[in-house]
Amino acid sequence: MALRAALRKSCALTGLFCQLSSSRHGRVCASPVLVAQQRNSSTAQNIKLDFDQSTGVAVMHMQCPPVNALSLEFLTEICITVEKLEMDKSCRGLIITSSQPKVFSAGLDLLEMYETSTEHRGEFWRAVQEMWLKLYSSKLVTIAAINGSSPAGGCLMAMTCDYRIMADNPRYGIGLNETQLGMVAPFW
Ligand SMILES: CC/C=C\C/C=C\CCCC/C=C/C(=O)SCCNC(=O)CCNC(=O)[C@H](O)C(C)(C)COP(=O)(O)OP(=O)(O)OC[C@H]1O[C@@H](n2cnc3c(N)ncnc32)[C@H](O)[C@@H]1OP(=O)(O)O
Repeated sequence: MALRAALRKSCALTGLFCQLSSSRHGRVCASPVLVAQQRNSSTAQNIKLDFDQSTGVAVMHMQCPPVNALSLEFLTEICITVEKLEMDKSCRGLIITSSQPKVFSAGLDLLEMYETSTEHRGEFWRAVQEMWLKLYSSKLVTIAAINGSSPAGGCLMAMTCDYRIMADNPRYGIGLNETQLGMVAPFW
């Protein structure tokens, strides 16, 4: 399968990322607000958000199995979470990382583009644009803690953060490989 052949990487989490997911932080659940109403999305099931009010730093753990593929629903959840944190005056910074083993994010969900309607694809690509613009323009200090492979849309997500830290493992790959799938990103 082309998508499997594109990048196949594996390894374990570093101490840093284990630290990031420490349960000592108080848990805050993102609830669907603006974007969810527009897109008829449900609750944020694919994100675990830890917000430490004493430091003002939130950690967003992506837990959308198996590989954090960025579907319309997941993109919507990410946007809602960032929006909610931005509305919280005590939040200063956001660390984005993955709860899935070996993968930060496999990029855009290829199934969103396979045999779906033109209308659906339009909505999907608008959500992609909204996600990276929201991160890129966020007033929060954003850090991608890249604890696994991060091809294409995963790389895009990391690029739009202010800082990137990647686990030192030769099996993890990152880059804009989508042209290998015959895909050209649309104009924004
Ligand atoms: C500032 C910015 C301005 C401009 C931006 C410029 C450019 C932006 C470009 C944006 C365009 C982006 C396009 C994309 O993202 S297309 C998607 C590209 N992604 C890939 O090619 C990744 C493909 N996947 C892999 O290489 C591997 O799966 C991965 C992630 C390394 C994990 O490997 P492994 O642990 O071995 O797991 P499997 O391969 O067995 O996969 C498990 C399971 O997941 C399914 N899957 C994997 N990737 C995707 C995906 N992207 N979408 C949907 N599903 C995916 C896979 O099929 C398996 O499913 P199964 O049912 O068979 O178990």
